[in-house]
Amino acid sequence: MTTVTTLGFPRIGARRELKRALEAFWRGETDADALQRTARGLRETHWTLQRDAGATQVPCNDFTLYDHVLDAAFGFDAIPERYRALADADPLAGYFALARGHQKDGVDLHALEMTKWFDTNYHYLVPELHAGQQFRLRGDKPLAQFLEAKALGLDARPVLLGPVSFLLLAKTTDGSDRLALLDRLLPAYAELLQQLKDAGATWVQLDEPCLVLDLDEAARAAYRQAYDVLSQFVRPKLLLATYFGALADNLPLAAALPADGLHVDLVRAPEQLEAVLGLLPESRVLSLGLVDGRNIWRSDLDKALELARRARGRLGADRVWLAPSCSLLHLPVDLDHEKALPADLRSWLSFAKQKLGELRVLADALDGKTDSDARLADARDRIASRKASARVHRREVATRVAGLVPGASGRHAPYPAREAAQARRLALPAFPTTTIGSFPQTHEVREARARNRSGKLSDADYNTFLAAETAKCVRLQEDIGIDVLVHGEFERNDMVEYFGEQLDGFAFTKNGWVQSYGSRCVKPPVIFGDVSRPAPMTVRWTQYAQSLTQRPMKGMLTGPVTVLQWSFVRDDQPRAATCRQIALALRDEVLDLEAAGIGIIQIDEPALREGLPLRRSAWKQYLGWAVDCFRISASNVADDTQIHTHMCYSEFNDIIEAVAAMDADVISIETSRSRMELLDAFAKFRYPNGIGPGVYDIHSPRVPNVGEMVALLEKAKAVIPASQLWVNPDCGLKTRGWPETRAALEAMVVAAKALRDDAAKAA
Ligand SMILES: Nc1nc2c(c(=O)[nH]1)N[C@@H](CNc1ccc(C(=O)N[C@@H](CCC(=O)N[C@@H](CCC(=O)N[C@@H](CCC(=O)O)C(=O)O)C(=O)O)C(=O)O)cc1)CN2
Ligand code: MET
Ligand SMILES: [Zn+2]
Repeated sequence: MTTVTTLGFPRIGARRELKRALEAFWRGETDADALQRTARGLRETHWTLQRDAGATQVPCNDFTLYDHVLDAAFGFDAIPERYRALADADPLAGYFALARGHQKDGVDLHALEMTKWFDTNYHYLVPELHAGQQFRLRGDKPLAQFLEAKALGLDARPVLLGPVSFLLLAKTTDGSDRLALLDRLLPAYAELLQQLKDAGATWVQLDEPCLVLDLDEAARAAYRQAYDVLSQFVRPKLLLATYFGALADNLPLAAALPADGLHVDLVRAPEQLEAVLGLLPESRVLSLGLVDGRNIWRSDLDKALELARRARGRLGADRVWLAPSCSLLHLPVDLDHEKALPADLRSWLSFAKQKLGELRVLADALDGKTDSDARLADARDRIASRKASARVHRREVATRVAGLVPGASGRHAPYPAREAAQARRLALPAFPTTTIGSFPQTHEVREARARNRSGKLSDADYNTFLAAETAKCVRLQEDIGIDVLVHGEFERNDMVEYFGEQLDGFAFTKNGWVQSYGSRCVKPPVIFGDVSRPAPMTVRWTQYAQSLTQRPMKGMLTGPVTVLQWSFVRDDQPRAATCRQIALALRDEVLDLEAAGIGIIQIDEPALREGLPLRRSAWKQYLGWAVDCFRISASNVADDTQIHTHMCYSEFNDIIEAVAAMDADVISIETSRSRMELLDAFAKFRYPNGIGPGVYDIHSPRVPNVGEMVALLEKAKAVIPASQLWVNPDCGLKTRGWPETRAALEAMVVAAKALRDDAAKAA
């Protein structure tokens, strides 16, 4: 019987049970027992669900209360000194302090840094290591979760982040070499593997996604050393899991590592199968990643079956496993909860549970089960119906995109001329202050929206409520003395979903939640067809907000690359083609805002960097179309209309040329946590346009003081000419509460004024 398995399952729960349990615990409404009970219940539900949907082997320890990379750091005791007392006294409190920071009883701990997990919208916590770091096992989470599954009658496969990926994803605070810590780390892994073996584990999965990246010789040597060492101990069988791309030049390395099985991603890289089959040593299991763990479309099972048959023909039935391409973490749990989707569209989709159903069909076909032909035919019909659907293909959209001339999308005048025109129109002070767009999305705001959706609050009353919130927000900004105002984004559920809801070609789920970080989730829209904009999307609220103030009101849009990146994207045409359609829709919106008298328009592109291909060789092509799409959206405006963009989560060194080519008049970036280090790329490049380096971190309720913001601005001034500098927070304020928001912005305005006064004195 063919083995069907997954590399991991979503943890948040089909109804976001984990989110609710975590947030209730953090608010102090429930105790640790209640939280652990919910967590245990979810694990059992997810194991049962996977087994019932057709898995013959399930993973364990893929569950986490916050983040799997944090679990690895915590479990190997890689806990920075500042958290240690708390973690020793109260492990759960210590764990959450690493994740979210901790302010209580005079203790003030910053959280670990958070960053994007490869090219996904999931964020992991970056382990902080240092030379001489000690590792040892702390707690027993992997073992306990294995035993929990065992008690339910399951021979589950514990999932661990592999030692080399763990180190490569970590950072050292002293600039020392992460990989130099491998010698110290391996004994802890060996001990854990031994424990799992003693407890009866047959297999352990070691995730080494870094094997699909460009690796230098040091990283390769670390891989050889790590697996040579681990293979010498008593241990369960090891499944080395790679995903998110082709092994490519790392294939000889990966295939030669002494493990008992190798998982490869055949969705992103089906072409690697031949080479893998050629290099895989005798007796090793090959786990085929055949259905897409990153997207919600049903698979072409005929193609997948062809790959599986080829592998089986070469290796034999026992050595071939079927699996999704990667962990199912990036998918919603269950399509069965979506009753409102159009029937045809629904028949094209597959969430985590349905992905297992697809693998089941493949396994049954391989095993010669009698009804598998009918199920394959059903899958074929769904694909054919999607291909032929009038819902998907719209001639007028295709024609409009075809009319675009690549690269021809530039502003009318170069930046210096625009800068002069904008200065005349806007008459802003030096170091102008602004915010990134959203203001607190309080429970009250979300509840009003939920009540409006369910019909309990009329559209008229909901709009009245939103108008009042917007007006309050505008007044607050005026009171504080901010120069360029925003309307606050109260009408938006999410910066991507809100736009998708107003565009043709997008569909929405009711429960399609995917974890973004910790308890925070997003509900990515589904781009199923050609995209167009039937009507203006943001003009009404922006114009209303502008009518409340004499100060400039910044229009706020989500950029084409970010809409693309944070949606489930159609897989029947290149991403670039879909992105161009979105870009054209946004261009219409930009021009409508301009026509409505809005003089400053921000087009957010926080996901531009995240969309960068994992391999350097593919960067140029991606950046070419991504930048072009931004320019398509932004470039048709008059010289005195000021275009802003915003990017958080970016390491700019690699992409500074592309950022400059976007040619936004002003860019705001996240810099406070790196203490302005992220500005270096702009300084080195002599980036000519306006820059707003974030002066405080919005991820924590901590209120920054004036002095620290002045110090950051002084640092910025040392590398960027003062005339280019803007003053703003790192990102939007939607996750914050009102009291800290007001206090922080007041201090920020005082800091900007201090810099202006200084400049005046010097002159
Ligand atoms: N798509 C996307 N990706 C992104 C970001 C982003 O903003 N959007 N930002 C970065 C990640 N940061 C994030 C920051 C916050 C949240 C976030 O707050 N998510 C909310 C959900 C946002 C949302 O869609 N809200 C809806 C639905 C809210 C909801 O849950 N309503 C309740 C009822 C209301 C209540 O009682 O509060 C319910 O349905 O039960 C709305 O406001 O309408 C959450 O997890 O709670 C997510 C990501 C990077 N990736
Ligand atoms: C993740 S970037 C967020 C930008 C958006 N305008 C906001 O302020 O929330
Ligand atoms: Zn941001």
